[in-house]
Amino acid sequence: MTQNIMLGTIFVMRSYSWGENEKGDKFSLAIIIVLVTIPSIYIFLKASKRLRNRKDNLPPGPRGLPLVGYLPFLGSSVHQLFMELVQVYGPIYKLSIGRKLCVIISSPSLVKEVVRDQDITFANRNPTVAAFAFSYGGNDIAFAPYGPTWLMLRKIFVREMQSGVVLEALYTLRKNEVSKSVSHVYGNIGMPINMGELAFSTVINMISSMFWGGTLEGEKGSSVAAEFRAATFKLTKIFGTPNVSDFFPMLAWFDIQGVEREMKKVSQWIEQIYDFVIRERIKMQVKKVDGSKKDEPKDFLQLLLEFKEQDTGRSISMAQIKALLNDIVVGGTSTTSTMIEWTMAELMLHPTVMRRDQEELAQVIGVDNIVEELNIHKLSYLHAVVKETLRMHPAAPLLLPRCPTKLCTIGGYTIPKGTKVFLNVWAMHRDLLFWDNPLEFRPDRFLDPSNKLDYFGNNLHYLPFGSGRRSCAGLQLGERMLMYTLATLLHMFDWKLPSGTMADTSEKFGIVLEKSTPLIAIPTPRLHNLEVYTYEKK
Ligand code: HEM
Repeated sequence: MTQNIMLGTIFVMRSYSWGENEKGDKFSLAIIIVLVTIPSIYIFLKASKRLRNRKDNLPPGPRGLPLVGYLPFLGSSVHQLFMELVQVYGPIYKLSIGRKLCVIISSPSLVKEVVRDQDITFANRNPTVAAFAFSYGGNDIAFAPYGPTWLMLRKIFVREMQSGVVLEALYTLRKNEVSKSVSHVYGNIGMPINMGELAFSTVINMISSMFWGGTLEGEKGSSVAAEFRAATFKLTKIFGTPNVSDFFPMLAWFDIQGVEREMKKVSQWIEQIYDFVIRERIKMQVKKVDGSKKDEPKDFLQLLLEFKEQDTGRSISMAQIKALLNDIVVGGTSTTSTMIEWTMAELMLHPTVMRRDQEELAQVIGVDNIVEELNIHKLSYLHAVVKETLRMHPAAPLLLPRCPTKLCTIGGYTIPKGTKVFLNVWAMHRDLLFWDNPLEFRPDRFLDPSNKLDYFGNNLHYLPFGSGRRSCAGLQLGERMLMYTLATLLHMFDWKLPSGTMADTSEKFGIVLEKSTPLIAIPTPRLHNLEVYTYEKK
């Protein structure tokens, strides 16, 4: 390298002297200087970077192109590519995406170093531009930096909003929304139904109903719910759009794709809905003081507003309330609804598994009863089916990236501060070391009593909800909504594919791993008592 620079310098000096002798040739001299100096500087920087890498002992990894790194080679199935690279570089490797250094970890023992041994160092995120905008600048749980404020918000979210008592109290609201979906399906008997759309609207309706309960009723309630559904659909789409500003932070200011602008616009739209509902809620509370409204369970909005007024060191701001509501919308809607669609797709492909599920439902629930959430825990086969679906199609195949707050070491390699660290759950869920025939859909593997795999992230080769301090904060609610909706759809209807079509399981990579083609299925009623198909407000 030094040799290169010296040669370059001599060449430049010689060219300069020619320039002195040949009058008026300053222009070509400048060109020669540029031609020699730029490659020399480039070679020097490259070589010193390689030297630094060797000294810093960064993990191995594929070389990318100057400036853009590995970005042009990512393709559309990033999770599959990341698994293929494990075969070449091993369970920990690095690559640059644009200007971002990323490290991909694909073995439970290395994951342990991240989520257990150095959990606090890795308990930070590196929010994307869109995430920063919708979370009111990281005022939420998913993107707030690790610290006392994040801890307080997470405790409120997990312990106060998703305690067994609160979720029980809000069950009627979830039940009403699932019954409305059943009624809708019943109204379309024999017709093709887009299962992803059905799942999305059921879940977002459950969520908005738990947000503000009976604050808005009748026509006003339905029109605000429809607007909220449209706005959250847009929010989740923008959130999942790959954004050049995230890979080239120096370009963020230009917002080339307009993602930040769009996200701010839709966040304002949602904020207006929140403000409207909060005003209605305050009016309602005034009425309640007059004794004119009966007592209702506290919905999420009420619980959060009470924390706002608290004087106990747990007081939260209005921005934090709205950011938490956004977390539920973004974190809870497409994850849960996509998992409903994936499970139904696997069941359509495996009719014997679907039959066994329905037999279990008939036995546990009864052929003329509707599913109640409190009976869900008795459905051990359906639990196994959902666990297997989450193994094969984890909603977040690389979890949400972590970001170390200081230079640290994983597997003996140096991980610089600020690196984006991906935990490659998709690859671990297919690792032959831990799973027999990992590419086969076999729910029975989760029935084996010796196989105590749960959702809490204790078994580091099975992490559909993540692990450690930053594991899914909505697990309690997510699991309830997923199981209850699925159990109801399977118990109340038989499903078949439109003739001439086949269910497939090709995946579309994104912030949530979706099906690449929508699942379309045709329902017929299963229960004898047809009255249970008509929605009645509970
Ligand atoms: C089947 C449904 C769901 C799945 C599969 C799922 C999965 C995940 C995963 C994999 C993570 C990242 C964990 C990590 O980095 O270790 C996560 C984070 C998160 N999830 Fe979920 N989730 C689901 C439902 C929900 C629901 C219903 C909510 C809200 C009520 C929610 C709220 C969150 C939040 C706030 C975080 C960020 C936690 C933090 O950074 O501290 N999720 N989820």
